[in-house]
Formats: sequence, C-alpha cells, structure tokens
Amino acid sequence: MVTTSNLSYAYQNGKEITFPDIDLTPGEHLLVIGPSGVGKTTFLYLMAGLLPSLKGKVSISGTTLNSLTRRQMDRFRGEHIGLIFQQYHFIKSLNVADNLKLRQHFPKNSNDKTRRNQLADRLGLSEHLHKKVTALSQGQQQRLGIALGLIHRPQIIFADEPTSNLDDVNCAKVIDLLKEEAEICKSSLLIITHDLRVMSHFKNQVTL
Ligand SMILES: Nc1ncnc2c1ncn2[C@@H]1O[C@H](COP(=O)(O)OP(=O)(O)OP(=O)(O)O)[C@@H](O)[C@H]1O
Repeated sequence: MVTTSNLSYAYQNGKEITFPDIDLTPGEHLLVIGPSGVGKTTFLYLMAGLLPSLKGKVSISGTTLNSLTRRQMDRFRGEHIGLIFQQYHFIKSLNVADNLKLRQHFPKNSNDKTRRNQLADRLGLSEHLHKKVTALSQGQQQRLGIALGLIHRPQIIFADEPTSNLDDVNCAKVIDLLKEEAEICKSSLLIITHDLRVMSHFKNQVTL
C-alpha cells in the first residue's frame, strides 16, 4: 500500500537526509521514532507528497507520487490520505462542525452527519461542535485535528505526534480510535511519536 525506496531529501543549505525503505501493507501499523531533528516529519511529508523527494520514490496503492502533477497530488492526497499534523490546519473563521463538514465535502462530496457526530463523540468534542476553533483548548484543537484526519475514512493515516498535548484519558481514547479506524477501513497507519504511552501499544517500529 505504501512503499518507499532509496528516499532522500535536502532542505536548502542543509545536508541530505536519507530514509529507510518501508513497505506498509493495508491495515498494518508502523511507528516512526528517533531523536529530534533526525527527519521524522520530513519523512512523513515525503510520503504524503507534501515535499518532492530529492532521490528515490514513494508509491501508494500502485501510484508513484513523483509522476503526479501538483493538482493530481492534491486530489490524490485528499481522497486517499488522512493527515494528522503537529500544527493544526483549521479554517479559523468556521466553527468545529463546519471545519469537519468542509473536510467531508472535499473531495468526496459527502455530508455524513452521523459520521461527524460519531467522531466528535469519540473524541470528546460533541459539546464543542458550535464553537469557533480559536475558542478550543490546545488538547481540544489536537483532537479536532485528529477528527479532520480521519473523517473521510482514508486508506492511509499519517499522524505526526498525535498525542503530544493530551492527558492520559484522551491519549488512550486516541490510540483506541486510530487502531479501530485502521481496522475498520483496513487503513495503513503510520505514526511519528516520542510518546511512551503510544509506543507501548504498537510493536512495529522503525528508528530514524
Ligand atoms: N523548512 C525547513 N528548512 C530548512 N531546514 C529544515 C526545514 N524543516 C526542517 N528542517 C531541518 O531538517 C531536519 C529534519 O527536520 P524534521 O522536522 O523532519 O525532524 P524531526 O525528526 O521531525 O524533528 P522533531 O522530532 O523535533 O519534530 C532538521 O535538522 C531541521 O532543522
């Protein structure tokens, strides 16, 4: 489902960062761990087609990302990939429910209220659906970021430090939710984390 080979990247004036080859099958989980600054987020951005690789290639469900135009890549990502970022990408002028609705609308043109309510409930956001996102706490924003990454039932879930701002109760809820969503949708799940609470739940790990 997700394979990388001989992948490397270099930021302007930075040295080349090389990455291990991975082969992630449908429904498989993988943790990416390693010290700060080693290139974990860069690896995720390359696999999600948010950065072009310097060398090597990424294939997702048989599509080689380098072969897509930027527009095709945006559409492909919107359809197949769920991204959970360290920094949130919300529309600040909209409330929580409308951010979720917008993510359902593009590109799948869905308006599945049951799905929105179910995810909001699982992530403890039900009573905040009509709040502006700027009125949410850090932890609530992180949980909304997780809902946005999952709402369209992506085939592949990439999550960058999804539990960094969460207390133990919400961390456990998020781990359960990620596992369950991956199980139900047979999605591949790749998580970058330093969080020992997450690491103890996933055996398959690669260290950068
Ligand atoms: N936009 C950028 N321009 C230049 N250098 C960058 C940029 N983003 C990251 N880097 C550098 O590339 C290297 C890898 O960064 P990256 O964010 O991928 O590391 P990381 O392992 O995810 O770190 P952390 O665990 O602290 O989030 C670091 O040395 C970083 O300083």
